[in-house]
Amino acid sequence: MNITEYSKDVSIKRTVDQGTSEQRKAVEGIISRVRREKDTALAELTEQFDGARLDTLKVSQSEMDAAYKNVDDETLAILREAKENITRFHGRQQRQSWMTTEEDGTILGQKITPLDAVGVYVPGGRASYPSTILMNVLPAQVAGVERIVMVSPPQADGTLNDVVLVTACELGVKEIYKVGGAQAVAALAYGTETIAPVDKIVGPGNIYVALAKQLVYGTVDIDMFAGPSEIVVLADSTARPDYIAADMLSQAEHDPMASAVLVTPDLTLAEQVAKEVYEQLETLPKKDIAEASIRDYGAIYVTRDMNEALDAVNELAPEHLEVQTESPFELLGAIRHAGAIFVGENSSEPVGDYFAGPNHVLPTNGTARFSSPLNVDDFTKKSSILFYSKTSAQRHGAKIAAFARLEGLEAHARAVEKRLEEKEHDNENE
Ligand SMILES: NC(=O)c1ccc[n+]([C@@H]2O[C@H](COP(=O)([O-])OP(=O)(O)OC[C@H]3O[C@@H](n4cnc5c(N)ncnc54)[C@H](O)[C@@H]3O)[C@@H](O)[C@H]2O)c1
Ligand SMILES: N[C@H](CO)Cc1c[nH]c[nH+]1
Ligand SMILES: [Zn+2]
Repeated sequence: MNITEYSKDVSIKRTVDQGTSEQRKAVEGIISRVRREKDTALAELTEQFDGARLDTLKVSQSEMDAAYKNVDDETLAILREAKENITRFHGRQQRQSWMTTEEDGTILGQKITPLDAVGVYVPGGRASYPSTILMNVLPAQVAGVERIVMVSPPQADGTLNDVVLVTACELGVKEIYKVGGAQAVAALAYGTETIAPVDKIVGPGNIYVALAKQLVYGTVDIDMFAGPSEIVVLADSTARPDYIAADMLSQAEHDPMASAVLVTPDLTLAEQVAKEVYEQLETLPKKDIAEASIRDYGAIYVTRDMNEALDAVNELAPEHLEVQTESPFELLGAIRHAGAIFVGENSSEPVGDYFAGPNHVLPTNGTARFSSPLNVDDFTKKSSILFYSKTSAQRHGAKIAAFARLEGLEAHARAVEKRLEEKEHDNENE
């Protein structure tokens, strides 16, 4: 990991993985096969990619009951406390429908409606992610989504991970299917004999899942095209190098293409953090992944001062930003682009991954410049409400008709003027 003097043209190494042409072709093939052969295709593809032969796609109540026997009380208590925190946080994001009435009787408003059905993809290939279930299902529930469908690839013995099942059960998810990859995304978008289609698909996954989500977008909505994890730590001389190194490694262990970056005006701190990172790396179970990430995508940028460090942070627009400085809250106003901002030395990134409450599904690849963490709004849609009273139609009709004629739309103009004719008609009758 190089220590580099920061300059504007040095930036985070972006890792937008759009897949190879072979991967895209494979995903297109899987999607059209699922559209044609439905459940038969799901069974065959699950055997091919996950090595599992399934009797039924849907997880049964007895499988859920069995999973509870393998999960200890301490795990259950942690899951429940995390669930409470995440629900409370997302509860604050809820918006209300509203209407205003003006003095001429015009009523305008906005009606908020939860989506009818949402599919949540829970990755299941190399690891299991119960936290992903909490972060995707709970905001959907807070929004009021009635039908939440979970899909996840089965293990070779045809089961799902016990903690994954128990987490889903704790949230009251009833419809869980043992299918993953592009085939699961296709089933959620187009439906099969067993799986009814949904309106939106959320949740992370590997390149096959991400490409499939891109391809079905339009038939259904999707959350985002999430890239590998990123962390940027903004620190000054008061920060602890061991804390910073530990937090950088917490994201490096996700993926060889994850990126961990330190930005600091303090060269001594930069040197101490580099040393700590390599020391702490030695004892990590996922050392190979973290080492590759630090080697290929890690960086330490030394800036002239804190102002330039803040410019660097905004340029990087990271998924996760930690601020470990003497007065971190004083810097908040100057930070414009970051998915989640972890303030102060005790707010390590995993606090947000699992427990504190905010969502861990965050914009990556610099998209924090224009997008937000997954939130309750992502599971609702808005309808505008318009009511014109007779008075308002008569007061504004001529202006609207004139506007329509500016655009050459005569039928628009006449539709509004019909209401003015009624005015004359009313007058004649008087
Ligand atoms: N951003 C987040 O919040 C977050 C959280 C958890 C996981 N993740 C990411 O999700 C990803 C999970 O990936 P994973 O692979 O472990 O699980 P996954 O469930 O995404 O993918 C497994 C599926 O990929 C499909 N597949 C595998 N090889 C294939 C091939 N050659 N052709 C077609 N399909 C194929 C199979 O259908 C298999 O079931 C990781 O990149 C992880 O970092 C991100
Ligand atoms: N840090 C990941 C998002 O970038 C989310 C996650 C899930 N589990 C642990 N971490
Ligand atoms: Zn993480």
